[in-house]
Amino acid sequence: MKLVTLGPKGTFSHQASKKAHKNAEIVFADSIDAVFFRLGEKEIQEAVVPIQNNRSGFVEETVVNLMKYDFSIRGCLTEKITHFLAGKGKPEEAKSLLAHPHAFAQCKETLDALGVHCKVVETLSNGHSAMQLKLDQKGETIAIVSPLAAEIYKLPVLKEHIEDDPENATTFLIIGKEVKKATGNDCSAFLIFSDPLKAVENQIRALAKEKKCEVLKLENLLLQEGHTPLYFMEMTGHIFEEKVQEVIANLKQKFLLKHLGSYERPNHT
Ligand SMILES: O=C(O)C(=O)C[C@]1(C(=O)O)C=C[C@@H](O)C=C1
Repeated sequence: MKLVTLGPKGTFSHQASKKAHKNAEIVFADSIDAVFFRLGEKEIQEAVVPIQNNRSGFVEETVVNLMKYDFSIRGCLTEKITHFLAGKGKPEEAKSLLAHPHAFAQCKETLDALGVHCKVVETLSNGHSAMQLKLDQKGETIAIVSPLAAEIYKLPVLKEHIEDDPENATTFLIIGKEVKKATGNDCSAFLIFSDPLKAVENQIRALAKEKKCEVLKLENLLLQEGHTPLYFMEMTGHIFEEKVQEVIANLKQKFLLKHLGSYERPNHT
């Protein structure tokens, strides 16, 4: 089986992919957009993408692509995320910092305390940050990298565990082309297009409860300008179950929604 994820080698997505499918052949794409695009290829069966970090929030690129494509979420896994600061010399004397925007948001306070106030150069992934640091000849650049990337690219580590929150964790989605079979302990995910309003949330919860479904997650997403405001919802039950179909029918009378997949309920919910 062939799986596509965010590359190059050494990203957290790479790490999560190895956990998701021990024996899969992993291929790498340069961006999350490219991961979704490549999942359209016949010989690739699944993709692994980050969806949400407990500190830096939803990964917008993933949500926008879930909206755009008709793929199906087949599972999810949550990984503890720890970041390393790599490079040569003193962190406070560096001229630039290579960082993925989510990684930067997760380490901001620690970097501040370390005296790192230089220019931030945004990269497409932690793997890209590691690779670009490897090419730096002058030794004036530092980078936030994953422990796996530090090992693969043999980078000098200036400081380990620079994430602000020791409980830092990211949830990754396993995405495929067809709806997964029911296991008997499933949940279903949806995007519900609506303004973020308490009344809307109460309405969604009430419609689910009416059919004995439990809302596991209901979070509004503030995407960049130009996008309709929306909710990410996770609810107990599989799309093939009648009660779920009934909730969907009732929700559809009030909202525009998109079913994203039905999969085994994660342990933490
Ligand atoms: O850059 C990586 O290593 C990724 O897999 C991406 C990503 C993300 O987009 O959230 C994954 C986990 C961490 O939260 C930081 C970065």
